Amino acid sequence: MGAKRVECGEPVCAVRDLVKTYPAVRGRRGAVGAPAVRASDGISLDVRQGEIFGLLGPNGAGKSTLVRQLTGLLRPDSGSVTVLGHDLVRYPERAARLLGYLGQESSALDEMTVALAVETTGRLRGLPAREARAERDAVVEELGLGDIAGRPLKRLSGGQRRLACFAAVLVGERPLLVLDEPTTGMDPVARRAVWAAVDRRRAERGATVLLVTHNVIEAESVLDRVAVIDRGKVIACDTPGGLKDLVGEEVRLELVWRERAPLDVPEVAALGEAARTSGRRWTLRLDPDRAREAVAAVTAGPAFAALDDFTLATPSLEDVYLALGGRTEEGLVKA
Ligand SMILES: Nc1ncnc2c1ncn2[C@@H]1O[C@H](COP(=O)(O)OP(=O)(O)OP(=O)(O)O)[C@@H](O)[C@H]1O
Repeated sequence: MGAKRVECGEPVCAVRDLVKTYPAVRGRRGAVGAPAVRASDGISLDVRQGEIFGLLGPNGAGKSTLVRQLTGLLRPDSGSVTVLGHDLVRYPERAARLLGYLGQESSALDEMTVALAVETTGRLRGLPAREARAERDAVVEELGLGDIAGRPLKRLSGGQRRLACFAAVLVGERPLLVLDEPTTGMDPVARRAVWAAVDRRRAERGATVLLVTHNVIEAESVLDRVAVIDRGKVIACDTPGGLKDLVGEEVRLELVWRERAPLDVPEVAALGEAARTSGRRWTLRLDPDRAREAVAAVTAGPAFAALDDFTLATPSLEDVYLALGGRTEEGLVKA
């Protein structure tokens, strides 16, 4: 089964009208049941050849459910998934030859050493023994895993284990890499190694990468395009720059009060109505003139005496995400 060669800019992965509902669970013996969840609610998107495409969204938005359908592990109720010309709803078994997938769940390779896990994955992907060993050595070196290569995965820290699983995903050169929160639990050195390896696969081998992430700051620096997912739907899809244009020229003003905000100061009370609050911290999105007025108001008189710190920042992907109705830990954020 040869993977069809795809021209630059053509979709490597095309998703149309994908719907997946997890059935309701009935409560037993007085226990509370769970209602049905429509985790993919009509999702359509295209991932193009050679791009690093991100899926961004809050917990429970439906990102993992989507990628598990893209990787042939979960059958959609309806809709289509095509990877490099192959219909993965009809032929889910083909996914293993087309893509490398790093899921969230712990690996089946846990009993093996890092080196053996990488080599075995290469063999399972059809590499001859000598090539599997050569790729093993190259990827262990590339990701800086040499010191722990002889240790079983189950004896490693969470971040080390994740890096070892990532190493296994890279062997056998799949044209599409699907990575579900690849850097969870990793230290900065390991994170950098992951992003460098992803970038190299794209630049030198034309690989395409689909990446699930919560980490907006990290995402901003590596992604070519982003789909923001919320409650099973794509609520926006664009380049990070294009998404930032959605919030126009607005700037973000963060105010941190010493104890509590002086709501008896009318300017402060007015700002409070537009602010997202988290303890002593207020976050506001304002046009530049309003932001200047607000800074002037809080850095004078009684308001200033109550102020601990403030920062002004240009919009980030996080602001876009919040402006689109993304949720934070404190609940739903008003657009
Ligand atoms: N096996 C399952 N059975 C029933 N409901 C499920 C199952 N897996 C996920 N869900 C529900 O489907 C919705 C989407 O979950 P999913 O794991 O796809 O979200 P996510 O965006 O990947 O979240 P996170 O960022 O926390 O990993 C959630 O409401 C979740 O509770």
